[in-house]
Amino acid sequence: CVFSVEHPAAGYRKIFETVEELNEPLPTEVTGVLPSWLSGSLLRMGPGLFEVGAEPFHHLFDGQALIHKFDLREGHVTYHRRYIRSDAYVRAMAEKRVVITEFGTAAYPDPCKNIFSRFFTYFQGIEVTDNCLVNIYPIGEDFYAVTETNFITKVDPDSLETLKKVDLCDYLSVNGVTAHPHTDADGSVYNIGNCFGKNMSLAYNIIKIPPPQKDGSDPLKRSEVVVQLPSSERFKPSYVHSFGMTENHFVFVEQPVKINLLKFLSSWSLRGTNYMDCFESNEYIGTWFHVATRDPAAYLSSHKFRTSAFNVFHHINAYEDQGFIVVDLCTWKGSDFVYNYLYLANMRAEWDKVKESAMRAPQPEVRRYVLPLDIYRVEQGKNLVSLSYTTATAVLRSDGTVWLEPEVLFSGPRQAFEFPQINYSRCSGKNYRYVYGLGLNHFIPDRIVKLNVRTKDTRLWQEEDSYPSEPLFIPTPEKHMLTNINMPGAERPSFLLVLDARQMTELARASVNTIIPVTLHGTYKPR
Ligand SMILES: CCC[C@@H](CCO)COc1cccc([C@H](O)CCN)c1
Ligand SMILES: [Fe+2]
Repeated sequence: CVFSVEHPAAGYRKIFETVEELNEPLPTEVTGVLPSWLSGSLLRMGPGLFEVGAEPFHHLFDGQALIHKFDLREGHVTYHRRYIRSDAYVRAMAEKRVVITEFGTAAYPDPCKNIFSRFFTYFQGIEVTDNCLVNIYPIGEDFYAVTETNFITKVDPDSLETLKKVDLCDYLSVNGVTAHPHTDADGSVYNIGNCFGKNMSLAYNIIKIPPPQKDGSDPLKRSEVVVQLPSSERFKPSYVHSFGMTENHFVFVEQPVKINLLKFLSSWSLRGTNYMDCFESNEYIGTWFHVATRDPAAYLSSHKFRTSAFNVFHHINAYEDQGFIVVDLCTWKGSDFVYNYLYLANMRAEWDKVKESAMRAPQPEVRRYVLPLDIYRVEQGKNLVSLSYTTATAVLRSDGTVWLEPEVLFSGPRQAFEFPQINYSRCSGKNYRYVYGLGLNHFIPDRIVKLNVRTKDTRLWQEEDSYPSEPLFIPTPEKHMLTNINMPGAERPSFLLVLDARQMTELARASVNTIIPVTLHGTYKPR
C-alpha cells in the first residue's frame, strides 16, 4: 500500500496548540455500532499547555501534562480532560512563567529576585521536573501519570484528579525510570532506569515493584533493584526509553545516544540549560545488547552482543525460541538523536519544511534481532542463528563479541511504524503474530498500521486530514478491538475510533466538539 500521503494544508498544526481543560465530561456523538460489552475507560497522556504567558515551550515533550479519558459504557461515550496539578503546572500558574525546566525548555531565575540571588540559582541543582505528560499505567490498584524522571504522579482514573507526587528516590536508587514498564501475569511491575549512583557507579538498574498485598500496603514500599547492568561508557550512560522482557530474560538495548553526566549532574551551565542540552551521540560505539536472567536475576556479562548504530525508543516484543531470544524493535538508523527533530517549531512547520527536515533525520525501520543464548563451543565466523523463520544473523567474532544483523520487518522512506502496541496480556514475552502501530509520515502521525511480523503483511487505516494517536489493543471475549483517538484538522471535531482489529475496519466513532492535542501513550482500564 502506498503511504506517501501529502499534507499541504498542514492540518497537523492543530494538535500542537494549547487547549482548555473541561469542568465535566463532554457527551459524544456515536456513529456506527459501539458493542455494548465494550465497557471501560481509555486513559491517555500528552502535552496540553504549550506556553506559559509569553514564554513558549520549545519541545514536543515540554507541554504541561493533560490527562484524557474516553468513558465507554452501554454504547455511550463521554470525553473528559484535566490538567495534572504537578508542581511544574501549579507553580507556572501561580507565577505566570515557566518555573520548572522542562525537557527542551529552560526556566529562567525568578525576575522578582535581586541580581545576586538570581545569580546563585544557577549554582543550585536544578529542580527535576514532575511534568508527567508521557504515559499513565497501573501499579497495583493505583494509577500513575509519568514522565521519565524520578517523580511519578498518582491520579484518580475516574475524576482525573491529581492525588500525590511520588519521588521514586524515596524507595529506589534510580535517577529516573522509563515510561514503559512491563507487568507480569502476577501483577509485578518491572522497569529500568539510569542510576548515576553515589561513587559515579554508572549503570542501569532494573527494578521490580511486587504485586499488591491483601493488607493494602503500598507496593512501592516493597520495590527493589533486581539487577544492575553496566554502562558501556563510564561517565556517559545511554538514554533508555523501554526494554524487553521474556519469560526468563530481561533485554536492554544500549543505544549510542548518551547523557553527558558532567553537564546533567553539574549545576547546569550559566546559560539556561535543559535536558536536551545534555545528550550527545557517540559515533563509534554502535549499539550494544545486554541480557540478564530474571530468576535468579543475573547479568550475562559473557554475552556481548554488538551491532551498528541506531536509536531505539520502543521495544515491540521479545520472546525465547529454541535457545534464542527474538527481539523486535522500532529503530531509527544512525546515532543522531531523533529527538533533535521533535521540536515544536519542526512539528508545526509548513509541509515542505516538515518533509525537508525529515530528509536529514535518521531513517525508521522495524527490525528483528536474534540473540543466541548458547555461545560456547562454537567456531568463530559462523552464523549461530538456526531459527528457520528468520534471516537475522549472529556471528561470534575473534574478540569474543557476537555481531548481530537484523531481519527488516518493515521499512519505508521517512514512513515510521512507531508507538507499537500488541495484545499485551496474551502475547507479551511470547511468540506472536501481530503488532499495531502509529504511522509517522515525516514524523507526522497520519495512519494506523497492523503488521504481521511473520509474513510482513500490513493493513492500514487512514483518512484524509486525520492525525491519529497510538492505537491501543483491547482484548475482548467476542472481538478484538483496537481503539485510538483521531485528531482530524480543525474543520471536523476529534473522535474516538473503534476498529475491528482483524480487518482494521471501522466499527464506530464517537466524535466530540473540541480539538484533542497530541497524546503520547495511554492505557485501557476495563470496567
Ligand atoms: C538527560 C535525560 C534525563 C532522563 C531522565 C534520567 O534518567 C530523561 O529526562 C526527561 C526529562 C523530561 C522529560 C522527559 C520525557 O519523558 C522524554 C520523552 N518521553 C525525560
Ligand atoms: Fe514511548
